[in-house]
Amino acid sequence: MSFIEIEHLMKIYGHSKSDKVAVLKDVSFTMEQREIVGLIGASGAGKSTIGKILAGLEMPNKGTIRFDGHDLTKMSGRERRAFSKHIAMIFQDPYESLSPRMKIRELVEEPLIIQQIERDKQKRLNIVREALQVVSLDPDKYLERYPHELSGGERQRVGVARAFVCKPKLIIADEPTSMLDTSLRLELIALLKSMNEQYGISYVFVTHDIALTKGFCDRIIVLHEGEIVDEGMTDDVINNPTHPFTKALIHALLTLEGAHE
Ligand SMILES: Nc1ncnc2c1ncn2[C@@H]1O[C@H](COP(=O)(O)OP(=O)(O)OP(=O)(O)O)[C@@H](O)[C@H]1O
Repeated sequence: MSFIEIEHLMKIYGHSKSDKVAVLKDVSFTMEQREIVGLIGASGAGKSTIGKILAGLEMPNKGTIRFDGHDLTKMSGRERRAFSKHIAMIFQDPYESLSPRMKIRELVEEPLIIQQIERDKQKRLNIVREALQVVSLDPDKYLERYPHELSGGERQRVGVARAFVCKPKLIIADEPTSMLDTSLRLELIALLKSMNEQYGISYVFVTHDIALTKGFCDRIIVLHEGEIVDEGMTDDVINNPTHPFTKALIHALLTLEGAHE
């Protein structure tokens, strides 16, 4: 049994017959513990939808997701919410994903309160401090600040601390680096990698940035119009793409990256 087993996932958006679209058609893949899997594909291929379903933000129309032996699709809403402490999400935009009215202390504490992980206030604060230390933000300096008093890179680290604070087994990182410049991107990837090595956290890494998958993702899954068209070890997929769609996608993404340099 694999750590995560996704079988025949289907997601349809829209209500009436005319606007119904199957954005995931029949997606199946597995992941092992500690594994980092990159999801690549053109815009609209369904990458974020897979992430949202795994994080419990969307429900699939069909299919099963077994996570550490538990079938997420058979859980009641209450069970699923309680289980969500094991799966966290890091969002694309460090400016939009943090409430401007909350201090960093409150932002990192919030998931602990929602998940009822620690009732004792002082112990909760200690967990918050530890999470900030893990993301290399000095708690004494940052706890009482507001998001607007932080740089983009620091805000994204707060987003990572929020994801980490409940000690999840899996983090869905949906284009977490796309708003950062190159050196900050590399720093963020190094941070995520160190959390993987130290705490065994697995990642589903949704990205358009092929260069970042090298040295970070163990494996890559290529999505096209809601279906997996290719998958393999990162270097094999990137250096020797065999599937015609993967070839075209990698060529297009590398050209795009080149244009942004
Ligand atoms: N809530 C929604 N209601 C209706 N359609 C949606 C909704 N969310 C996503 N879609 C559609 O589903 C398709 C897949 O979207 P998704 O965000 O998963 O793609 P993606 O591969 O992550 O794209 P991108 O790289 O642009 O972020 C798109 O065509 C999108 O317009």
